[in-house]
Amino acid sequence: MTTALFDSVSSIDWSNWKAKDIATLMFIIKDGKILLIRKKRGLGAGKINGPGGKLDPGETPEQCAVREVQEELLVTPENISYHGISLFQFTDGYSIHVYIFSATDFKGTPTETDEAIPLWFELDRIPYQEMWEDDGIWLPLVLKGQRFHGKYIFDGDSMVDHELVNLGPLKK
Ligand SMILES: Nc1nc2c([nH]c(=O)n2[C@H]2C[C@H](O)[C@@H](COP(=O)(O)OP(=O)(O)OP(=O)(O)O)O2)c(=O)[nH]1
Repeated sequence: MTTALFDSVSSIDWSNWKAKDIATLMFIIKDGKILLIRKKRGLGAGKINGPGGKLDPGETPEQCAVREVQEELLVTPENISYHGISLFQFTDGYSIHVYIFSATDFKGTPTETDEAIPLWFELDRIPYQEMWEDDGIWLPLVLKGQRFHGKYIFDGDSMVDHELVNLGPLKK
């Protein structure tokens, strides 16, 4: 029996890599502030993150991203942009492929739910120390309106390796 070793981005054959889960993240950025959540359950519970979650069958990534914000914060994001993907391989074998979006507007009032507490942050006060370790690498690109493609190896909560490609400004 062979055991897969996930110790670096370059040790993985990404062309044949398929994630166990597909998920989304949505960052609403308005009036110089970003809407984040304190996540109450699921992967990354306790951390601060953007709203998001796993794709339901038949959904596009953008539909999923909108639905997850509606479910977690009772608001609907508007004027949405697609930034790219982050591929996460965990050393225990779990993997997740995440599509990342931002929005410049929303309808409704951010409201606490069973899944999340809404939190607004000034753009220069994002609490990276309470977020996933990789977020400090790519969230600045979301704020700058850039597209990107990232690959990350995680051992539990610790990032072991990463590779991030900046693909330039958003396509309008
Ligand atoms: N910012 C950030 N988000 C991440 C990282 N890794 C990772 O899976 N996520 C996000 C992607 C998803 O939005 C979320 C994981 O999905 P989830 O467990 O919330 O899924 P869900 O809401 O559908 O929950 P459930 O059905 O399992 O209860 O975490 C990361 O390194 N950084």
